[in-house]
Amino acid sequence: MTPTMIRFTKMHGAGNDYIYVNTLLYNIPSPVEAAIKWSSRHKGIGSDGLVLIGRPVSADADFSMRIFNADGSEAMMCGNASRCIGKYLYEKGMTSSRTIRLETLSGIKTLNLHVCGQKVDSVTVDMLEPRFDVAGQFVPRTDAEAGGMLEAGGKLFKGTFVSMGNPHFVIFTDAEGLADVETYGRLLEHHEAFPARCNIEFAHLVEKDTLRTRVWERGSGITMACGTGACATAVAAAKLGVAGCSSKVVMDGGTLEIEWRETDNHVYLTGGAEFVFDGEIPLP
Ligand SMILES: N[C@H](CCC[C@H](N)C(=O)O)C(=O)O
Repeated sequence: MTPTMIRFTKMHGAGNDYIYVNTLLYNIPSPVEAAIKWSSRHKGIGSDGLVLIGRPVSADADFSMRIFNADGSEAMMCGNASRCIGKYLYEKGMTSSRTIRLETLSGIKTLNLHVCGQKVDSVTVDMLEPRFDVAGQFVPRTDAEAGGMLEAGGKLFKGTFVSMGNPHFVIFTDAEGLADVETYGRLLEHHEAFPARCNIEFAHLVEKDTLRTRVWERGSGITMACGTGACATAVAAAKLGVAGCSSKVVMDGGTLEIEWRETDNHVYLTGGAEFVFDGEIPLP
């Protein structure tokens, strides 16, 4: 039997690269299996995961997004992919609106496209409110852990838990300490205080309102950038007085701009999005 061929688009936001499939045209019966197989950088397309663009359930949304990490686990939200979806929908003619309401597992996020000519130059995503206590995401077992002190690999880490729909643990360190992401990221991802695992950021203040962050993503490992991770870093920095409510977050693959707006308590993420290539691949 001839395998069903799926047309996909490879895109990245600050180097956080995903495979995008328009499920208005293609049905993916097992997105978990597809994410694992297609994300492989040696036996597949190669990516940080799989993003499905679809029709929303809610009448208050225009499109929907589902995101699967490279290990097949599904995440509640993806900031970099949200911007890429905005560019995808506008430049592929699926919408002519510069404001898109995107349904996600963590609510409807509004995208504002910054268009130059016929191209989307950058996108601002209303990431909604940060949360510091989400049931099932951070469950400290001791007072120390409740205070953000977690032990991993024989080392103690002081961090701040921030949920942007998906869970993040932000550890402020110095420039040398960023490398701890390679040694301790996986251990902290699987720490018992995170029943649903966690995305881990190691960050430090470079200059006023400029933060350098490296991220270990739940289900994908070290990525070049993480949009929700950049938001979590900026919110934690503002909460701790390390930075103000608007900051730049410099990640391995690029810089994202974050504003934690006092008027509505929403976090706004601004950054670019790039096409890499279109292709087709058989369903697994
Ligand atoms: N890279 C994404 C986050 C993916 C989060 C995923 N790793 C998880 O929460 O399981 C971003 O740009 O926000």
